[in-house]
Amino acid sequence: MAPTQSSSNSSPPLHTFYVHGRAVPYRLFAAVYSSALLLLFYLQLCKLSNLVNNYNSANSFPAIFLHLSMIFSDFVLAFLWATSQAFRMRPIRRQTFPDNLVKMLDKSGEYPRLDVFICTADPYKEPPLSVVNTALSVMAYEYPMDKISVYVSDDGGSKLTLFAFIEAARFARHWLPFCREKRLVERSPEAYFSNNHCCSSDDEEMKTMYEAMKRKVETIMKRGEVNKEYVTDQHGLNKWRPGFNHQDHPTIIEVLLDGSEDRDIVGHKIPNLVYVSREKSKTSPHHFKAGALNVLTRVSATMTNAPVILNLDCDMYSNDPTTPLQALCFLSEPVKGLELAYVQFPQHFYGINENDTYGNEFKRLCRVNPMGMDGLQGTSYVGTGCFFRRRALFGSPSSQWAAERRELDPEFQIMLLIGFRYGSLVEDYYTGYKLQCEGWKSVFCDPERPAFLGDTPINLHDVLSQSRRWAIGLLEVTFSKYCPLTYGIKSMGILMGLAYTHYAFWPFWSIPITIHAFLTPLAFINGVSTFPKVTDPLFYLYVFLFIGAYAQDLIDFLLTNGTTMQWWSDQRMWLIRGLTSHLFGSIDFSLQKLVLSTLGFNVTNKAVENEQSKRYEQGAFEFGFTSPFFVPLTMAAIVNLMAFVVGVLRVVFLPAKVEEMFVQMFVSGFVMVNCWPIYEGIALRDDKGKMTTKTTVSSILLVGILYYVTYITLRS
Ligand SMILES: O=c1ccn([C@@H]2O[C@H](COP(=O)(O)OP(=O)(O)O[C@H]3O[C@H](CO)[C@@H](O)[C@H](O)[C@H]3O)[C@@H](O)[C@H]2O)c(=O)[nH]1
Ligand SMILES: [Mn+2]
Repeated sequence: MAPTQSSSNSSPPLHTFYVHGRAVPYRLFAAVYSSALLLLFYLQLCKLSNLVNNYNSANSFPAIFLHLSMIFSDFVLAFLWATSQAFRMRPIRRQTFPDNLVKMLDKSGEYPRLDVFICTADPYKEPPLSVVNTALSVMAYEYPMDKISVYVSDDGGSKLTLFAFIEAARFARHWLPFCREKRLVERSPEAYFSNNHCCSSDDEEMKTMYEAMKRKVETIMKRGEVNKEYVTDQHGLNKWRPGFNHQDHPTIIEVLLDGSEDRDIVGHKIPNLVYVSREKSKTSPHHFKAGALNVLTRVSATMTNAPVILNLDCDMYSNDPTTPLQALCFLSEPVKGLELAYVQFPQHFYGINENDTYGNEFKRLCRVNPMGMDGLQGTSYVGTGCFFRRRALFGSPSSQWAAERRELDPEFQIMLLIGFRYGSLVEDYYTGYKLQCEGWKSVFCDPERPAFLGDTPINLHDVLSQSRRWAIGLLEVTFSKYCPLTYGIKSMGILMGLAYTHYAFWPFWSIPITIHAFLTPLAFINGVSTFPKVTDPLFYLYVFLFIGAYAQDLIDFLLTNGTTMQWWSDQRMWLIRGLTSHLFGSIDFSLQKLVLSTLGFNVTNKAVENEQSKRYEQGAFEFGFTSPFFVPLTMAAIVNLMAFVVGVLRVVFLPAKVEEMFVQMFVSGFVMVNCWPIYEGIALRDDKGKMTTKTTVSSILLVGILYYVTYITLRS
């Protein structure tokens, strides 16, 4: 399709977009698939009424219950499929023209100020050296130095982090001119030096300097304490008095580089660098990352008050120095851009193994779906790599009052519930959602070269804990008065509402997945088959629905530079999450509601053990310690193996008809192929990452109990 120019006036365009060619076939397919779903429910209901009308000992209550479970599971799948269609109706792709922007800005001389917020929360899970690298990479942006300010929020309240930043401030005076003179593309020193750019003597010299800083920081990390001689009155290291801990301490704000006075080693201007550790007290909630971001919003308003804010997780370093210009192609658009709240760049991760064992790339979440939302009212906010218009944090696009005055008043922010929204552990999703409900638009900017690269957990337990936290956060929104299914559709229209609904109901995947991993195979073992026979018309419908959904998912994946093996891992992780994170997250959420407690934000671990990362490189699953997540996985592997074996035995030894067994044996076989790493982990591996005996034994016992329960209920 021909690109659509979005700037209508005569000045050269700053950006364009085109609608993906796949939109039309996707819409047609959606129509066919919906008809098939309607037919499915019609046939299912006929079957149900048949069962009820012929209620007798063979068609007793358990059979009806099983059939109802099947219908319910199909309903959840159909619902999630229907909501996901919002992403497929109008996917678009954008392009920016930063050169045109530079010409425009050079003429006017008005580069807007940029405040960068970087959040960190725990020096041991988030090594300060990596936070420092993130900060250095953005301080070195290809942008007027005096317009950039970097604010670091330390929720860990750690002297070690402040110390690392004091060192970073010193190093920045050398690093920034070095990047500029050499026109580097990689401006995180760690990334630059680990990619072996070492040939010239300048490189050598800079590397030595970087290594020295690194050693110094790592030494104090190992000691867990800053050496006495470093604790001078300068830079606030002496503010850590006895009794100071990360849950209870006064505010610390340290200006480590002051752009109005400080200069780099060649006398050039340098960005502001500010360390902030907000006040904490055990008695008042601090609202995790959203709280931290709101503190930075207020602190920066009093210091620099830039109209554009970039926020970054501590591990998301810049991989392209021209990123602010790309974002400004949208944000500085003279006429149309005003209701634009944010420009979201996708999350890209480094260090993912060849087949992406744990589906860490989140291709659907990070790349495919955002293109779809971008073609509607704009993509959701994902917490990092996002350029905000500051104004958007202070009310709807149509509200008139001057944000600059009143934003200084913290009470005012709380009163209007504005800024980064509280009340969900996925503050990013919730904030973007609320902004879009107010009428704000957003843009998804996905340049060829990833703008940011971040860290991702490479240990199965960490991966699942992270999505369990997301599941809880999403349910907090689903079961609030702002549920996207009602409030969202009302505020944004059907398609945007459905897109947000799809995420809100993400944990609901666990329902069909759990039913098919446990209930149907256990019923089958006990002689009750819930799936249609091969001769039943329902069978052909299931085949179409299954292949249709899987094939379209695969196509989306391949069209976004994925490989078939990566897609396979991704669908496996979808099953695994269904049985673990979503299930546990839903239980946690329900308990939280019942006992009125609140759940914490368990920060994702970014420090990795060597041996573990070797196993990850080789693509082996990490089961090596006792985690409750591994129990349902192992149980599903055992139950489906049992069902499959029982099916084979029946076909061989009993006059059982294959056509009656086929679907269940296929489903169990499919689960087993997905469970291969689990069988390996139980029986075939000998390294530290294998399944623990405790997990295996408790899973076997629990399967025994489950079998006994279903035996009693189904055979009676
Ligand atoms: O009390 C807290 C907890 C976390 N963080 C910071 O929040 C960021 C994200 O935390 P992380 O543990 O890395 O969570 P992830 O699940 O990996 O992060 C994803 O999910 C989060 C919640 O949806 C989003 O905020 C993130 O941007 C998104 O990358 C990190 O920089 C943390 O330092 C804080 O500042 N204060
Ligand atoms: Mn993270």
